[in-house]
Amino acid sequence: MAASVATISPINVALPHNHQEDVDTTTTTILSPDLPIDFIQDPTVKAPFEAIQRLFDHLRSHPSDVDAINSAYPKRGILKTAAVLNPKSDQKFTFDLSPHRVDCLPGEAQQRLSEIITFFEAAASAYVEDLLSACSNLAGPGVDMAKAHTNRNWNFRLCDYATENIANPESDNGCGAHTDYGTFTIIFQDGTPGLEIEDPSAPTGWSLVPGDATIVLAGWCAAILSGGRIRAARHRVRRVPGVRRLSAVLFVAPDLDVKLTPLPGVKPVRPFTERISSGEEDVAWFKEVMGKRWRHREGNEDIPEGELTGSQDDDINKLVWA
Ligand SMILES: O=C(O)CCC(=O)C(=O)O
Ligand SMILES: [Fe+2]
Repeated sequence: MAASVATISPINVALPHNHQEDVDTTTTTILSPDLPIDFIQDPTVKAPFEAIQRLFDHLRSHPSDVDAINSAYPKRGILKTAAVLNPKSDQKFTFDLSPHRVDCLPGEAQQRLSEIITFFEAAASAYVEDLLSACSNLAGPGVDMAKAHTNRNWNFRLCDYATENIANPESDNGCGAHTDYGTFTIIFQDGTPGLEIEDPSAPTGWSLVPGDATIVLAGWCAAILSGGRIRAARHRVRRVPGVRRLSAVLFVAPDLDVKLTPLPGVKPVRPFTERISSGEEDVAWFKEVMGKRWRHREGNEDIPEGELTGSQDDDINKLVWA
């Protein structure tokens, strides 16, 4: 089968709300206010949603298998189920893997997950290099994003916006508004809409992505490494009570020891705080700062009242932009 080519338009919002009926749902978009990019989508890379649904259903009824999988990564676990008890957190379950965590899993679990792991590896092989080179072009002449991405600092996430076994089944909060920490995120959806991208020109401020589109969103590290030339995309997922939605998400981030400052050759278009422009912090530090807030929103970590000053994005905006 021939790969379909989607031209990416140089817009801040992936899918304008008033043009949704015209949108080719095979289009994959990276958000940037600057240069357009062409992105070749590989039609053979399809998220195995039947296997993903079977996995979540199996884990729901086999707590001992959950324990076995979570004990392979005891630091934070792999299946996150805060939504069972917490009505205020995101009402979803997530299953978080990475190349490292896959290696830690017992053989039986690796076997059970093989179709899913194969899919993520195929998606990474098909897309990561090309998207990094698109990001390099967006960041300016002579800039090499690939040099900052040599260690497969990737995360493989499955989301189940389930209808059962959650504390607040009537909630529309699937995933609160946030911006991903890394360079870019590729989101594969099971056909069910719910993902929205911030769009100041839309009446609600949010633009709904068609449920069968595969989409690429830039994260904070892309914004910083590109000197603000790539705009990170704030997004959220709204649940429809009674409707289940599944997604598979590939997060690509720079190597943990990369300095969190514009890459060599980048001419920033926006001033950064001293902390960022001096290059004193690295990606590992940022992942820790972001991760704490992220886990709080998802209900997996408490933050003492006094430490909560604003939303996840407000805090990071203050940290990054002068
Ligand atoms: O489920 C989705 O479509 C998006 C999930 C997401 O944004 C995230 O986990 O960071
Ligand atoms: Fe996200």
